[in-house]
Amino acid sequence: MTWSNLHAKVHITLRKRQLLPKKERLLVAVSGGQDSLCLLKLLVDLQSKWEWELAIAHCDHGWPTDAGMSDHVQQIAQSWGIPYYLKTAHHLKETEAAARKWRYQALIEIATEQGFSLVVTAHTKTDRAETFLYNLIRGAGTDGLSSLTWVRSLSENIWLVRPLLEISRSETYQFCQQFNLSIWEDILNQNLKYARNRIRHELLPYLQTHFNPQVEKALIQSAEILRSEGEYLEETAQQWLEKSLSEDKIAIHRQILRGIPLALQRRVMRRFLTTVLSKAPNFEQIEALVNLINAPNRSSTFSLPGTITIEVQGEWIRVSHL
Ligand SMILES: Nc1ncnc2c1ncn2[C@@H]1O[C@H](COP(=O)(O)OP(=O)(O)OP(=O)(O)O)[C@@H](O)[C@H]1O
Repeated sequence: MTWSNLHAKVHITLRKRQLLPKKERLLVAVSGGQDSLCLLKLLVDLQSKWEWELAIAHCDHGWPTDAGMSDHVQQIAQSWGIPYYLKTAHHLKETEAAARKWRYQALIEIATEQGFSLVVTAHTKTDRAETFLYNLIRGAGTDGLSSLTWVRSLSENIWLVRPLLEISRSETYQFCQQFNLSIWEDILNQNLKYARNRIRHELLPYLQTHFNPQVEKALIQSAEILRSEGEYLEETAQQWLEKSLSEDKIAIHRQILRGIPLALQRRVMRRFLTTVLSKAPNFEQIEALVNLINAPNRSSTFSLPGTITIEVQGEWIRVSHL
């Protein structure tokens, strides 16, 4: 086997960050594009050192534009002797958001059915910069901007691991050329109807040319700073939430939160609302709750989806279900 710089780089990252433990069973998410083929080849080549058991998961959106893609990945799996698991969508809406949501669900299903606790994707450093811009435009806070971390949970006992976050897309392309990997050219990646593609093909090159040739590096640096600050704020917010929460966990004490900075008030309220709504609240809902911290007694009430009402009762902000 030829050992390249990328093999060494990824091997060191895996060792330093302990991302994929020895002898683990890994479900590799392979779309057939340059990034995931590069990831697959790297893991196959490093397998003897780490003694992993590898399998491939592929998600077929069932769109006409995807025709042939799953067969291509299956052929690679066959010729490399790797187990292959496929999920195919039926009547999936042709939008980025629908595809993304369905894909993660499909990956969780394959992992659950086949007993994998680690799913590995080929997100790169370039994806990280693109995600930063994408989320910035959509009004994300610190957490959204610092997303695409090395590991995140997909479900209670399934983890998503991204070992290529220090590798750029041009490096994965060169690697595929060097090892003659047959990349599936996804025509959807060229379609400028999708915001992600406009960021990749238009916005980032524009920023590189007109603002900062190192813009990718700069965005990743910001994401990294925000990630560590976000972690600190989240931990602190959790402590304030625990201090201010009633025993039955449906009310929060206003006085305790009055003296803390707005950044923390927002995070405490976001955490509180997440448990009440069983999903992430939006910015307006969080702000409405923050405003109740200083509202006069009994002056304020507001309703949330699912017949939930939140009102001020003396020093408490209380949730009630109608
Ligand atoms: N059709 C697919 N089948 C299996 N795995 C896929 C498929 N599409 C993407 N992946 C995996 O997900 C990784 C990220 O791909 P992509 O950036 O297109 O997905 P995304 O879901 O939009 O990512 P993000 O989580 O950043 O929004 C790929 O490198 C690959 O590992």
